[in-house]
Amino acid sequence: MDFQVALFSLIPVILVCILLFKPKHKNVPPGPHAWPLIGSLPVLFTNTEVPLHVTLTNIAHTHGPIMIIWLGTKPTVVASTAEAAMEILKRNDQVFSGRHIPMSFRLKHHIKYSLVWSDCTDYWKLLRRIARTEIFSPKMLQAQSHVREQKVGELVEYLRSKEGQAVKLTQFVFGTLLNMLGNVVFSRDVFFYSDDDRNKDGIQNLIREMLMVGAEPNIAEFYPILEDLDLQRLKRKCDELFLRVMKLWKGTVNERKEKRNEETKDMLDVLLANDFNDDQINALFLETFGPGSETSSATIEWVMSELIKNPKEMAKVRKELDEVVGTSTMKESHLPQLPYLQACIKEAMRLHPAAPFLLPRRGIEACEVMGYTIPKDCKIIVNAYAIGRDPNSWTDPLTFRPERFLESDVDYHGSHYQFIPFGSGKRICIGMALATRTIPLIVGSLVHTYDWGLPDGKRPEELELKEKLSLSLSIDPSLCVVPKMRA
Ligand code: HEM
Repeated sequence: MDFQVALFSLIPVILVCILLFKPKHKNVPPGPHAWPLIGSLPVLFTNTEVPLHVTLTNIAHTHGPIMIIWLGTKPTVVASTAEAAMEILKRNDQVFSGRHIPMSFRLKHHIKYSLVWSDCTDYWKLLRRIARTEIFSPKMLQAQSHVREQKVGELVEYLRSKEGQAVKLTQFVFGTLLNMLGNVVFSRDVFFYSDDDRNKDGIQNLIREMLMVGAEPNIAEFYPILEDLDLQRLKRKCDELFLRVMKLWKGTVNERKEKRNEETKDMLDVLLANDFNDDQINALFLETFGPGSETSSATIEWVMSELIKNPKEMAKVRKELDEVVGTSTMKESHLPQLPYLQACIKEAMRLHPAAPFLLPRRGIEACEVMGYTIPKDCKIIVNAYAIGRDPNSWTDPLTFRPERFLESDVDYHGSHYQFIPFGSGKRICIGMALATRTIPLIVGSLVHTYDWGLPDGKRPEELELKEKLSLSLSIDPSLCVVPKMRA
């Protein structure tokens, strides 16, 4: 049953309840009119042409930096300025350290061992510590850099066979990222560069499908009483996909249990050394492949699109690469010498954050924010998209101007609240150090090796950058480009 049919079938119930229900919280932030039981759903979903992140940004212009929106019977608080983000992520980080778990992802065997969706329990602290000190430690990242460089080399090489043809870049970039993650996780590739159907039942398709199912609006989000009915079968679909994806690495995990590596080489070694069981290992693998691939792939697509649309900036990146990398192959060790490339990536993340609402938090108790009461268990969204385009924080906010990041020390590490693509505070992205190595390595290698044209002789200024919000913020339709080896 799709979302509209599910909503339609509930109309009689909604009408009966409409006269009986009124939101009962006092001194909550302002927000759009909330009808009994349906809340502000009509305001958000009447115009399906406008994506949700844009609608919320527009509504905030009327209701202010912190507003409450009733989605059916559930309140959601939205923070839309740098100051409001700081209130949530810094001053009240502890109170808002809970996560709102999307209904479709509430899978019993996954949630119990989840890092992404759990509250800040002792188990979550253990996972964060292992991730910080072992899996994504500077030493481990450094030791694996040659593998990532090799994976980018394979992408660049494969694109040679596509010279002069129109390619959907993200398909291959997503595969490259999965191979990088596959090597972080269990020292194995999981994607094949080929035009046949070898990837059909592979991780790429299963993860993408799972993320798409998770991103579909679920009626039970608005009426939690319906959770167990799973009217749209979204939870069941996610569960099936999870079981299928786990089978893909079961053999590798079993083999490694039988014959351990002498030295710690990857995440699987670390987890086995810490006596993790199969359910714990499965949950963490999924949470590396899922958030790690989609967000980085969307970001690379945005950077490439902005550079193709802005040839002057593309020329500057290329000049910098020519001076630093010259005729050799780009390496991660070149990154500190490539400030303009890094500034372009930040600028694309400012305008098009892959996670425009970060990952929704949850208030674990009631709290005062900017003079208003935020009820306990309220879902909290920080609108990083609105914040990145706020004229009070940015001059000429809608223009792609990477120089702004060379002229200031604003960075994405979570202490400059006008720019928080990786979030901030206790729950800041755990994969940031990996993402900030892989993204510039891939973009730099693509720009250094190829000229990028558009199909059918389209000119750069004709490239339309239309946004689509599913689980991440992506381009619709996805970027189609024609690579040509640089002379
Ligand atoms: C451009 C790339 C990426 C972006 C934009 C991104 C963004 C985010 C954001 C906004 C959050 C929530 C932060 C908060 O609540 O304050 C997050 C959390 C997380 N990210 Fe990323 N991420 C990226 C790459 C990665 C990678 C490469 C990995 C792993 C390999 C990863 C794993 C995670 C995990 C496990 C969490 C949950 C942390 C927790 O809840 O304690 N991410 N990410």
